[in-house]
Amino acid sequence: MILLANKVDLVHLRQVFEDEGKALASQLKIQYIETSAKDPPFNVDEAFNTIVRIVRNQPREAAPAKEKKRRRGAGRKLKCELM
Ligand SMILES: Nc1nc2c(ncn2[C@@H]2O[C@H](COP(=O)(O)OP(=O)(O)OP(=O)(O)O)[C@@H](O)[C@H]2O)c(=O)[nH]1
Repeated sequence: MILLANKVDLVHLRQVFEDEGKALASQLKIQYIETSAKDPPFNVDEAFNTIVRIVRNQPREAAPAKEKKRRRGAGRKLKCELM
């Protein structure tokens, strides 16, 4: 998870200061990124790269025990059918 503040080019409409965003992100132990999707974009690539990095660093979910059992069972069944 990241905290992403978009539309930072709209400076006059800003309602949350950068320090407030950073403080919340720090409290949540997540990264904070400010972006603007308006041309020229600001930090958009960096935001996507960060998200991809976070997803790729997620530990793989262990297969549920039931699923493992079924797969092992399926293998044995196949062996029996061949005989
Ligand atoms: N100035 C500016 N406009 C943006 C930015 N990102 C999106 N917009 C504009 O905001 C409008 C809504 O954008 P959407 O991508 O549809 O976002 P949404 O979540 O559906 O709507 P919002 O509640 O406005 O964010 C569009 O007109 C976009 O062009 C930005 O970083 N800066």
